[in-house]
Amino acid sequence: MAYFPMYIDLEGKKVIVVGGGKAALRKINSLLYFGAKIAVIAPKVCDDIKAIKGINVHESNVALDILQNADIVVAATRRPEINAKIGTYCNDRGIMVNVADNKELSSFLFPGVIVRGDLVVGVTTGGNSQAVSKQIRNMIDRMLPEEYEALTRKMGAYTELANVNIKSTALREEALDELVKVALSNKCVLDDKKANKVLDKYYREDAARRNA
Ligand SMILES: C[C@@]1(CC(=O)O)C2=NC(=C\c3[nH]c(c(CCC(=O)O)c3CC(=O)O)Cc3[nH]c(c(CC(=O)O)c3CCC(=O)O)/C=C3\N/C(=C\2)[C@@H](CCC(=O)O)[C@]3(C)CC(=O)O)/[C@H]1CCC(=O)O
Ligand SMILES: NC(=O)c1ccc[n+]([C@@H]2O[C@H](COP(=O)([O-])OP(=O)(O)OC[C@H]3O[C@@H](n4cnc5c(N)ncnc54)[C@H](O)[C@@H]3O)[C@@H](O)[C@H]2O)c1
Repeated sequence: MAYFPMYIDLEGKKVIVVGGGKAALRKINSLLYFGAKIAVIAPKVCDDIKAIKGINVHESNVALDILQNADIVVAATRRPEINAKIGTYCNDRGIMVNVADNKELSSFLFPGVIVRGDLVVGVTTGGNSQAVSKQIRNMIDRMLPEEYEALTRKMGAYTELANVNIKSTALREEALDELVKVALSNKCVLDDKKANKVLDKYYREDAARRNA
């Protein structure tokens, strides 16, 4: 069965990463970007991880019990049997866990990610091929100019305005779709004057329908 893409607020969530090598490094960077609080535990943690600011590094073996304190656990040691133990421990206790070398024991996978501010696209092949994920990520990355960040933010504000001022759901949807079209016809930049003109048109139409 294909995997469901669920977007999670990681701000302040406690993540324990067991393992301190290449795989751990990539996952740490990914999680850190989205605001997680990270502790890394491994007998030997690589210098690239030690150089990351704002994470806790413990160079020791892991005691499974400590994982109870985590919201999310990543098992990325070189030892498959230890990764599996961590996976099983977490699954038995309902703790979200990614096991770098064991999809079956993972309750979530890491997607390829394209970020434009709050606009986030995640790509997964359900563990079939990270090489395919990487290709698709690169394709989408080229397709999305950085202007989408500002457009997303602006559309957030215009959506709030429309929610207050346009009572008809159908009209509101039409208005917001039109705003996006206006932006796309202008290299993804939404001109506020044009946007307000469009919204005014829909405010009037909405009022007219209510008074009819
Ligand atoms: C998307 C991305 C996110 C991320 O992790 O950053 C990602 N791997 C990335 C990069 C990457 N991965 C690997 C290298 C080689 C260099 C290296 O070893 O470091 C590189 C670097 C590169 O290619 O540039 C090796 C590798 N990866 C996995 C295995 C095991 C296996 O295949 O069985 C092995 C072989 C290990 C071995 O040989 O022993 C497994 C997984 N990798 C996943 C995601 C999940 C499935 C995603 C899906 O199904 O689509 C899954 C199942 C695990 C998970 O969820 O953790 C990121 C995409 C790149 C991008 O977007 O730029
Ligand atoms: N999912 C992915 O994206 C991905 C990518 C590469 C590798 N992998 C898998 O991840 C695992 C790690 O790969 P890597 O390239 O990071 O290896 P690595 O050799 O760079 O790092 C291994 C880490 O495991 C730690 N370790 C070893 N014994 C440990 C123990 N008893 N307890 C805690 N930590 C211990 C080491 O200290 C080291 O920090 C492998 O199983 C590999 O197949 C997954």
